[in-house]
Amino acid sequence: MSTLAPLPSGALRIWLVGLAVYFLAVFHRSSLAVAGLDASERFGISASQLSSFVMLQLVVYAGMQIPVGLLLDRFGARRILTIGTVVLIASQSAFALAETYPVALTARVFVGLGDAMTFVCVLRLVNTWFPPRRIPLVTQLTGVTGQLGAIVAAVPMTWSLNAVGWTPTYLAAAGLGVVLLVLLIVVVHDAPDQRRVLGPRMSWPVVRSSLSESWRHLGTRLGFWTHFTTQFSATTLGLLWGYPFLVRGEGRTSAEAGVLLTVLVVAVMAAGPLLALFITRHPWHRSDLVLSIIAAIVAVWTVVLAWPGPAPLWLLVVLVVVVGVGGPASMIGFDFGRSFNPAHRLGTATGIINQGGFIATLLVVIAIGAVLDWRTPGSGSAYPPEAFVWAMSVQYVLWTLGMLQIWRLRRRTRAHLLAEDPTARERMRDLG
Ligand SMILES: N[C@@H](Cc1c[nH]cn1)C(=O)NCC(=O)O
Repeated sequence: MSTLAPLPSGALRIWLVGLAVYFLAVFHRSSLAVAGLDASERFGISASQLSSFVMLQLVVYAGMQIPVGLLLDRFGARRILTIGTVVLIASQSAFALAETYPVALTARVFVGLGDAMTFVCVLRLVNTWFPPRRIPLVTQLTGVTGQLGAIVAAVPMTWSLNAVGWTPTYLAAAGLGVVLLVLLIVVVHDAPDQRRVLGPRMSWPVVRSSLSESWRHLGTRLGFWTHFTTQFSATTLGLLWGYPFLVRGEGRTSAEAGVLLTVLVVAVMAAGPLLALFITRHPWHRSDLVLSIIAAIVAVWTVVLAWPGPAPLWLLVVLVVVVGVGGPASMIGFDFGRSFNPAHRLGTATGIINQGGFIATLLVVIAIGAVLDWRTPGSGSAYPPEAFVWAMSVQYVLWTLGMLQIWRLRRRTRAHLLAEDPTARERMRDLG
């Protein structure tokens, strides 16, 4: 059995600062979830204008992943994380002071931009500062802590909005970033022996070759499709459609829907470390685990959607737990990227992979809305339960596409590894 390599001095400190910045980014990302009514009143906007805040933020986040990955490979995590934090502070302050819908919408675009710069940088710090055997666990703990940012946003934001109102609440949230910015500048170094690590200068040929080389790696594509297929069901429920589906589609009370969505988050957090343990011990079987988790998600959704009438509570609990496991399963995508890409291109690869789940979520969120409108008589939002069966079924299209791609790419990856080294399977097990 191999022993764990010691951590370079400062690794834990640097990770904790990066983690705090990512936590804050998710806090900002989710801070509107409990402020919907206040936002509607302040800007005089409708429900669909309100949801465009979420959509736009997602579009910017997903769209920025590749540019941010390229910038990360060029300028290093320390610089990009610092710029991301400054953008978050400035945009949340602008959001705090905004009095019209267009100004608020522009501010949220920049919140999405700052947010897009944090996660991939923290993963780069993890990959640089931690020995390979610890990376899966630290990566999962990073993802799980981010999810905590979403929950933690709810209580203080609700209290503060009621107690002191919109502008002081959002200004205080922006102020938290200033403390982290100072810590970031003082503590974070790109690598154990270097404060800053710079990659090759950016030019079109360099960018083109970095992107095409990254995409050519089977591990990047396997990572992209893993991220794409595993996380969208949980994110779609958590972000927008979980509550209406459980209340209108399954006839649950608001309180029951709230508890079920909390169980989903608990499942996300509990599963992360367990999945990390498995993939550290059995790296060859990472794709088996991914495919099994997707198959379980598809199976439980099928039982729920086929159930005559509303599904019983126990079945909905099983649904949110299994769907929740898909969140941390998406992090295995980054592990594929790390295993098969050289360090100097890891930022680009991570950016490509991280787009997957967010593109899938956007497609599903939009498609569910469209199908609900199509299957609902009249023009209101009194969606009947049958409309939800149709709407939630759009997920099968993405699951099928994703599973086929993962199946195909993992066969090619395994064949490639075994052709390079017939003992690859045993060697990986020993590394684990
Ligand atoms: N897959 C998510 C994170 C996650 C971890 N556990 C459950 N979800 C992800 O890709 N996050 C990126 C981000 O910026 O939050």
